Amino acid sequence: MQQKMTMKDLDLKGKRVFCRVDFNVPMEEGKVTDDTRIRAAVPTIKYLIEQGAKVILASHLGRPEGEFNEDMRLAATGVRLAELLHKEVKSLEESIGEKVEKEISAMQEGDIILLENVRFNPGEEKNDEELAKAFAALADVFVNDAFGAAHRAHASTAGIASYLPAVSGLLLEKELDVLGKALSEPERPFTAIIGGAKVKDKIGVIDHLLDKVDNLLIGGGLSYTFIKAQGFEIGNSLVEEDKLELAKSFIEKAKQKGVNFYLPVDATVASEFSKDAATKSVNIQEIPSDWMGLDIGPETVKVYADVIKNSKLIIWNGPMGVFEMPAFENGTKSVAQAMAETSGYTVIGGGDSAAAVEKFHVADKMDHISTGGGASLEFMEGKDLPGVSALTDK
Ligand SMILES: Nc1ncnc2c1ncn2[C@@H]1O[C@H](COP(=O)(O)OP(=O)(O)O)[C@@H](O)[C@H]1O
Ligand SMILES: O=C(OP(=O)(O)O)[C@H](O)COP(=O)(O)O
Repeated sequence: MQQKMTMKDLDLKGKRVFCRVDFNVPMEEGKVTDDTRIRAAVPTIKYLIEQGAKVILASHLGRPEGEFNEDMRLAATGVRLAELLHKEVKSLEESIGEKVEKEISAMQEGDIILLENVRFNPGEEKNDEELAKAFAALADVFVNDAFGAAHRAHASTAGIASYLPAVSGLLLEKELDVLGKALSEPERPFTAIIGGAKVKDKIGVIDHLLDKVDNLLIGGGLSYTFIKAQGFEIGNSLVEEDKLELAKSFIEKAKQKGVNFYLPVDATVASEFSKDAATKSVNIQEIPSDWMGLDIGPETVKVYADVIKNSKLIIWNGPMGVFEMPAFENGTKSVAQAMAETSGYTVIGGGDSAAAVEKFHVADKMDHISTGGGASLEFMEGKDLPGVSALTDK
């Protein structure tokens, strides 16, 4: 990929910097309940302050669909950021317009302003040119540090980059560095673990990874489409009938490429989709026709843990079972523990897997937890990320 300019390529002293961050964080009753993404942006913000920039932060929160929404205001993230920085963060009620311009013109070096949710503007998600220009008019430099939103071509992630010197922030750089190196020059054995609910969401990733990895471990709801494709009974387990042929073709591709393609050898099955359902562990070829597989079984856990421990690089995306319910958490928990214990380099591809390593208290044992779910998936599919390609070439 073309090298992009970074913050270090510019003199930022006294400059107004429009810094796009991803403060799309979970909130309850007006308070931030998980500040991971805010903490992840702190190094860039501190760097900007140290350089004497005037820091104008912009983010989206939720999907307000171009309209003001009281529940999706960003002020609570500003409060959390101020606590983390021990410094004032001024949250504004708008993201463009005269009031915003006035506040910015009064900024001193090192000051921080947090604009209101950029998605309250109808033009944001349409990557509207006028809105992109209006954002650009607020600043001298654009820094993109919003890896979690880098797969979106929106006015504040991509459009704005046409009108200002546009550079990557430290988080964006780190994410691209870790994920990029993993895919381009992996330490081997290189193992990918793919789980979650739907085959259709992971087609691109599985396809792309089959060109890269030594081992592919499949778990979660999507594994049953593969198991059915091999002719086995899967009862009421999740299945995508229209993906059976595709599943077969992946198994074939793995053979041709010499990739070890692992499917569960047993499952924890349940009489119904409920935390109180009757459960048992069965061989994968013996799922009763009126039961459903909701987790990988203990034998599969042993096999997968062994592969993980013998790998030099492991990328994980998607839970092994319905880990939200204690009866079906063992597969995901055990994989998380094996990831914590391996001496290999461990990368968590955002989303539910990141939530799982938090839940099972092993987040601090991972080498890299991506702040982007959708973004890291698209990156692992080999797709261009608009928030990155829009940045100024070196
Ligand atoms: N065997 C299964 N049957 C049904 N749902 C499952 C199964 N295994 C995992 N899931 C569910 O998959 C969901 C995550 O799927 P998905 O959104 O594809 O993953 P991710 O967010 O990691 O991309 C979780 O909520 C989990 O409960
Ligand atoms: O939370 C996000 O996506 P993710 O859950 O896939 O990581 C990003 O902030 C992007 O949000 P969006 O999917 O509403 O564009």
